[in-house]
Amino acid sequence: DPTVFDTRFLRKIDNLGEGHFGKVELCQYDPHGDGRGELVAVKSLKPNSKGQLPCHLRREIDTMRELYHHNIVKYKGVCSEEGGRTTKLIMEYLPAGSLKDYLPKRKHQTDLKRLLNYALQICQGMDYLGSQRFIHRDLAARNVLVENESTVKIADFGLTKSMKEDKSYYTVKEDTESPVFWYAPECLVGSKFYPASDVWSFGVTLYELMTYCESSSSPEPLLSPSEGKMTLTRLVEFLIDGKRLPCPPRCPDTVRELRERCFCWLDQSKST
Ligand SMILES: Nc1n[nH]c2ccc(-c3ccc(NS(=O)(=O)c4cccc(Cl)c4)cc3)cc12
Repeated sequence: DPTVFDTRFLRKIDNLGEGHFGKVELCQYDPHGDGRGELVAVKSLKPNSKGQLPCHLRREIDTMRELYHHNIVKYKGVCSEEGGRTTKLIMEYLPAGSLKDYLPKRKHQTDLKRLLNYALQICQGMDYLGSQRFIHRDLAARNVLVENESTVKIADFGLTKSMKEDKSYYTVKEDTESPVFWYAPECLVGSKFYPASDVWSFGVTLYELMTYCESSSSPEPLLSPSEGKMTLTRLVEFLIDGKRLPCPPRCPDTVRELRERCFCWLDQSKST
């Protein structure tokens, strides 16, 4: 079975990223031991991840193995250790990394047309995800990978949820590691996630694209009030008052209008 990877032949090469409970590593899978094995990205739980149960990674694996789209990072398989107690998710490796790694370094070679092409591909990947009744819940530039100058792929399905047949939303019980600055008000207030909640996160990701993911323009500091730390309460008040991320400099009107439509907070309580 080509989707079963033997831990004996996985060799760690570098770190690719980490969350509160998990990490993503660049590894070489070299079953022939000739140093010519393929490079893969491996997601696993951190040893101290008491809060994030293996079932969360299991759910992510079950989600990824159902997804097949040009703009979604490919699932390759799993690697189990210790009699199945620890499982690792094996994915295709994209050397250019995420938009957050790539754009700041390629600002002068990336014109508006290419940024909007990336935005279009994110939409195509998210439209497919929605057609499979999934809500991503962590769409952000750090979770969009660059395959080449004309192709990007959505990654990291660790917070992705599947809507039940008879439901148009998902109510989250545990709100571990929530990326609150990418969340719509209904997610922050009622822990309810709709497909429209991913549209809001796309609006924030579009903002990141238009600012070339420069850390000086990152959504976190900008949404924080000048006085003191932004608390969840202050963020909710800020958004419910109709305040939004500032429009990026030199943002075309068409993108500005698209942004506003993404941040149009449909009061979901009226529509359910
Ligand atoms: N360069 C790559 N090729 N294939 C990949 C698969 C996933 C990733 C990846 C995807 C997402 C992140 N984002 S992240 O913020 O580092 C992250 C958030 C939550 C949980 C984890 Cl373990 C990591 C970091 C790395 C990178 C590559």
